[in-house]
Formats: sequence, structure tokens, C-alpha cells
Amino acid sequence: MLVQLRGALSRGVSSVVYRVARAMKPQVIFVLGGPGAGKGTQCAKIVETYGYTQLSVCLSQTYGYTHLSAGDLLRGERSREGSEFGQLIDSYIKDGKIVPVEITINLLRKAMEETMQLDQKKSRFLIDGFPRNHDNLRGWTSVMEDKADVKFVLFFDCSDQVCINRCLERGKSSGRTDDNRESLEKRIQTYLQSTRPIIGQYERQGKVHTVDASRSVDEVFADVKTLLDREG
Ligand SMILES: Nc1ncnc2c1ncn2[C@@H]1O[C@H](COP(=O)(O)OP(=O)(O)OP(=O)(O)O)[C@@H](O)[C@H]1O
Ligand SMILES: O=c1ccn([C@@H]2O[C@H](COP(=O)(O)O)[C@@H](O)[C@H]2O)c(=O)[nH]1
Repeated sequence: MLVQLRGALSRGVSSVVYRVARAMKPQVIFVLGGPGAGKGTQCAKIVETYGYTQLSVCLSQTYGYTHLSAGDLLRGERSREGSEFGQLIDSYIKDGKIVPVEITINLLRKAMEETMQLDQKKSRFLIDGFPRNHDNLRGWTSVMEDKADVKFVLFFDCSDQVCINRCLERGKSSGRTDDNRESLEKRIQTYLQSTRPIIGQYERQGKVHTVDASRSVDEVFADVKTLLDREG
């Protein structure tokens, strides 16, 4: 009787531990769209708006997002002294090609782990500009699938021409090696051939929220806010 009671108790405890562990899994929103669609701009506004407010009614659960741009992480790695991937990343970025996922996924995983090590409550991530092709998706699935839950894809949709104009305008001051006409033509091709099919794949799973990104920053954000408030 005592043994049965102990067994039931330990099963109960382990199921609670399992549920808590699952509940604490980081939650991810993939943010996708063409080059210059406004992904980074909107992510910054999300972080600014939702911040890290302590909600005491919610057991002090932190409510906010950490923005991780895969492109920024790659640019950081490119300029890190001693990086063995610096040159490769540099040439892929200039050519608008997608860097092998082994490099990108390690940077993303490390950034997520470091964020959560500093503050366990920072468990909501906006992953901006990833996954961009089937190789990226395969890498995510093999490394991260059981470590994080992808809630949905936030897709900033606008025409190629709007994307190109915004990047060329940004190129006047960004210092980015890929905000020029030649690189942009390649980036748009890569987006259409490799990234659109990934968005389509998530669409068929009912996991894409599309926002018309051709409007002003504030108009776009009004839709983003409505969506995030609704999705919780
Ligand atoms: N809704 C908007 N209307 C006009 N300009 C915008 C809008 N959103 C962003 N921009 C401007 O367009 C440029 C590209 O924006 P942003 O960097 O956010 O795009 P992105 O999708 O993150 O680009 P990339 O994928 O190339 O890094 C920036 O100069 C930004 O200020
Ligand atoms: O997952 C990724 C993200 C980015 N890249 C490369 O970086 C550039 C710039 O990315 P932005 O999102 O526009 O900052 C992109 O064109 C790719 O070359 C990548 O390979 N994988």
C-alpha cells in the first residue's frame, strides 16, 4: 500500500515537473518578409511596447520579447576577431546567399541560452530573418525542435519594389555591404526562391499571420499589436 502510494506520488511529482519544464520552454515567433520589409523596425517596436513588465497578477511572470536578428548575429560573427567563419559569412552576405545553417543555428542557440541564463523569465523570442530556406528549417528542427516552441510566423508582406526602395534608402547610411542594387537583386531572388516556400509551408499548417508591410511604420505596428494582444 505504502509502495503504491509512493509510486503514485512520484509519478504525480514527475508529471508536475514535466509540465513545469514544458511551460518554461522558450516561445518563439519567427519574423519573416523580404529584405527591407521592416522586420527589424517592427521587432524593435514590439520590444519597446511590451518590454519586460512584471505582471504581479501572473505570478510575477515576465511579459516581453527578446529580439534576435539572425542577420545581426551573422554580422557580429563576421566581425568577431578570430572567427573562422568571418570570410565565408562576408561573401554569402554580399551575394545575398544563405549561410550554412550549422553556423546560424549555433549563434541563435547561444544567444537564446545566454538570454535565459541571465534571466530565466526572458523566454519569449522574436527570431528575425530565420528560417530562410529548407536547410535552415532542417537545422532548426534537429537542434531546437525539442528546446523551443514555435508559436507562429509573423510575415511582413510587401512588393519587391517597396523592399528595394527601402533598402536603397537605408543604404545611404547603413554601411551594409548588401544594401546596393547588385546585392539586392540577388537577395530578392533568394527570398522568392528559398524563403517564400518556407512561409508557404507554415501557411499550410495555419501558422502564418500576414501583415501588409507596405504602409507606414505606425499603421503596420497597429496591426502587429492587435495580433499580439489577441495571440497573448
Ligand atoms: N513601414 C515602413 N515605411 C517606410 N520605411 C520603413 C518602414 N519600415 C521600415 N522602414 C525603413 O526601411 C528600412 C528597412 O527596414 P528594416 O531594417 O526594419 O527592414 P528589415 O526587414 O529588417 O530588413 P533586412 O531584412 O534587410 O535586415 C529602414 O531604413 C527602415 O527605417
Ligand atoms: O538566417 C539567416 C539570416 C541572414 N543571412 C544572411 O544575412 C543577410 C542579411 O540578413 P538580414 O536579415 O537582411 O539582416 C542575408 O541576405 C543572408 O546573406 C543568412 O544567411 N541566414
